[in-house]
Amino acid sequence: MGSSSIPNGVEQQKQEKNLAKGAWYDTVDFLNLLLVIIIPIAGCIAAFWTPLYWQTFIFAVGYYFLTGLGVTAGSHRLWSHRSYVASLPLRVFLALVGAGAVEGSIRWWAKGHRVHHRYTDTPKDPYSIKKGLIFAHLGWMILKTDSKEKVRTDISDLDSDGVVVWQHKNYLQLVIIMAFIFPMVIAGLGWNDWMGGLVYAGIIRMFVVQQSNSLSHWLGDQPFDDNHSPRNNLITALVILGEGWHNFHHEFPSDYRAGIEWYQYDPTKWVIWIWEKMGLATNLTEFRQNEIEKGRVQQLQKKVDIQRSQLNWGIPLHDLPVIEWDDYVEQSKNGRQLVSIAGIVHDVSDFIGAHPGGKQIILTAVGKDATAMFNGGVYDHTNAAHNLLSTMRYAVVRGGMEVEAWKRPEDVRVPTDTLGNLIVGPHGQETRQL
Ligand code: HEM
Ligand SMILES: [Fe+2]
Ligand SMILES: [Fe+2]
Repeated sequence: MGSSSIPNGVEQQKQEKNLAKGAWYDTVDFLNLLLVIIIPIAGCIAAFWTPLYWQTFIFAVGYYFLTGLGVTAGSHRLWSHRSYVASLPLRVFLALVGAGAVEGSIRWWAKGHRVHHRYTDTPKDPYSIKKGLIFAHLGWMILKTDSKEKVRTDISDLDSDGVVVWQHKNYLQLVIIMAFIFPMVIAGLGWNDWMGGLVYAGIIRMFVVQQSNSLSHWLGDQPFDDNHSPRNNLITALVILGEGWHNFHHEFPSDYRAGIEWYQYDPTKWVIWIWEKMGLATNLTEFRQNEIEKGRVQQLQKKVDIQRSQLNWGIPLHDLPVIEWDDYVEQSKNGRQLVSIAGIVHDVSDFIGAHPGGKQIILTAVGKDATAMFNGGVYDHTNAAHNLLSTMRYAVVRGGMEVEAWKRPEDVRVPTDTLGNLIVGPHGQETRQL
């Protein structure tokens, strides 16, 4: 919701002064309060004694889509993000139905929205979710912004678009015509339902369109990036014509799509695509699939890394004491059940009785180099066995696996550390080479 005039310096000073005084009524934007709260409440009350005709219902739903598109395909994807180029007739159409949405002039909306993308989740974000869901949903429209938190953003391209400037200058008149008078006249002349046209296709339809912003930073998952609040969610997408695929959108804002999968509900994208086929829109921008998949894979990796870090992968090799081979043999003779595999000594005392291959078979390996036996010489252990083994680490043998001549089976499983790197022997060589 925006004031129809561009605030000049004097006005701004006045605003600052008022805010400094701190009177509650000075911080409230009364025009917006009227358009976002008071008129909708009045409309809901009026609905109690206004019969709803099916023609009016269908028209209201259709007009909801059109005015919603004014914001999603117009103020948002076209003017805020330049995700496609629209011909003059299309821009005029979007400016008109956009006024009917009553979410502020294109100029005002796009300016705030560019600030929102730039300062997402910070105090400068005009609808920051960090200030709470109610603020992000409604409060930001009704409360005047502290001018200290106002920020600069480049909107020179908007100021050189005649349609944007015209809509901004005549915004309040256009709102009254497009949001209220036009639907009333259509329903009135069409099927003689003047009151229903105003209440349902006008006010209540407007109210539904206005309930748009906040959930997209609050509800849903984050397949591309979780450093900030934007989220992907079907419910939000359903309410605001596909804008709910918001995690994608903040990563790739100049993409004309928000839902990139065929099954993701994004009517705004479908309509822009149809406009292109009709010759009304050109230069539809799409980010390369390679870049999109990179984000998706990195986010998956991040989740896997977190899960991974919660598991015990054994003492890292560089934290293990280094012992001589003879020392290892000696300790094994003196009762400790130690088994050397791939240059690493493992204490199997607590496990030996539970070994699925039997106790005796491990005893034959105690005090020896069991690398070959463990890796296929006797039995080619599973991945699970390798993992279990790493939790029994005891020491690293100096000189690693050069100490005993052994034959590596061709299919030896290459031990890796917690980061998936090849385990490096005491001399710094990869065990793979030994
Ligand atoms: C030193 C630490 C050892 C650990 C932590 C260990 C762990 C395991 C585990 C978890 C299994 C069952 C899963 C699988 O089949 O991979 C298993 C099976 C087996 N292990 Fe070991 N093992 C060790 C040493 C050895 C040694 C040194 C030998 C032979 C000299 C050996 C011979 C076998 C055999 C033959 C089986 C198969 C049992 C069956 O399926 O009937 N293991 N071991
Ligand atoms: Fe956002
Ligand atoms: Fe955006």
